[in-house]
Amino acid sequence: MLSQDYQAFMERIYHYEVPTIRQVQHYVNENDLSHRMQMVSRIGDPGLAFSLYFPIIAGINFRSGIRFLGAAILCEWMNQVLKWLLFGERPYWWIPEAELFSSNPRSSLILLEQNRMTCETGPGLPSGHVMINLVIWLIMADTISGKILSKLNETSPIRIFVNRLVWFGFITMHLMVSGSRIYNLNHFPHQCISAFVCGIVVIKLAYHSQGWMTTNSRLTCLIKSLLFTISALGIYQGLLAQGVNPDWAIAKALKWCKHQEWIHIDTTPFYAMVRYSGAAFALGCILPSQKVQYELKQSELYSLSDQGLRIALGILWGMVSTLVHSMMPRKDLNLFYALEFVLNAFLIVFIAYLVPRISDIIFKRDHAVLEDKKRKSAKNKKLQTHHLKQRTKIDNPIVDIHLRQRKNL
Ligand SMILES: O=P(O)(O)OC[C@H]1O[C@@H](O)[C@H](O)[C@@H](O)[C@@H]1O
Repeated sequence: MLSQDYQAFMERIYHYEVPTIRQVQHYVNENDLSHRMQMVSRIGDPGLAFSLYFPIIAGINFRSGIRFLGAAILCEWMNQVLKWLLFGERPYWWIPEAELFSSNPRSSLILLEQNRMTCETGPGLPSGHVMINLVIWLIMADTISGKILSKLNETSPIRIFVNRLVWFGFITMHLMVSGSRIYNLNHFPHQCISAFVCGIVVIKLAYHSQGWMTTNSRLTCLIKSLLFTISALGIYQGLLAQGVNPDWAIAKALKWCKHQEWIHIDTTPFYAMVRYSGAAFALGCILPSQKVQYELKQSELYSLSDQGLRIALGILWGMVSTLVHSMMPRKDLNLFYALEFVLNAFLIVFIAYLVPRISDIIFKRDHAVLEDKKRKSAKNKKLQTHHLKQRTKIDNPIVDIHLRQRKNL
């Protein structure tokens, strides 16, 4: 299915980038930074976007949280679909296989230093870690700076300092994740650069444009959320129909990974699909609800202790969810995927729907009462206007003018 030209072009790029990978490995090992680099990949795991970073962002600002969730789902979908379509190799299997080193096997041995984070089982283009971390840290920086800076004077030195610090954090994190993925032999540099571009596209489509959050029909919302899964499955089946095995990279991982226990089923693109499908389904179910729509409008108003509670509850459930994931039976793959779908869907329902309700109870806030008050005051206004109109009809032209002014307001 792959054209010869495309393959030859990619091979040239891989050859060209090998020395860069060698340099990165050399630099990290010289400076004894190996553990830190592996840690960065762990902190930037795409799964944490849902179980750790989503509760944090939603706790600080509910609206940003939902925008982030939409962006994370789109990001994961785009990454997984591109991986199936672009057939990117990973350095840890491509380098030992490449002709470049076949006449000189020692070169690959010198270069290849695998670690626990190396043995990813999906294709390499584009990098999922780089894409999702761009989304996570850009939205985190935007939410935190927006929250803190909105309270400070525009010329305040603290404002300038916080602003720079937050954006410096974002750039540093981005560079570290890319460096870590190259060091672990997960990616060639161009796979990290293209992931950066894809991440920006995701931010534009799902974070900057917010039209997708206003919805009136639950059915439309559910259908939209299921489109992610249906399109991904369609591509998977399409590839199979063309005689291409979308899981070709698993065989490479099994062949070239140094230790078989470093290979995990939850690194496959198929697993990523189950994870974001569960999240998308849950978002489709709860987005049109009265509570979520209310929270989307009210999110700026909550106190610090309320935000703290929301973050703590969300992270706690994220940890429970991660624990359940680690204990999930993996022998029957269909059962495993079905259970993971439910687990990930419930995680989102808990954070975006139940946590705000729990906080309402703890802080003795009844949003139904608030809504009711709003509705009653709107009704009262309508009644008053009606009475005034009646009186105007009888004898008072001044009230008529007043009424017209009120309408214009
Ligand atoms: O493309 P990358 O950077 O190797 O990351 C993608 C994968 O990283 C894994 O560790 C995740 O568990 C997968 O779900 C994800 O698809």
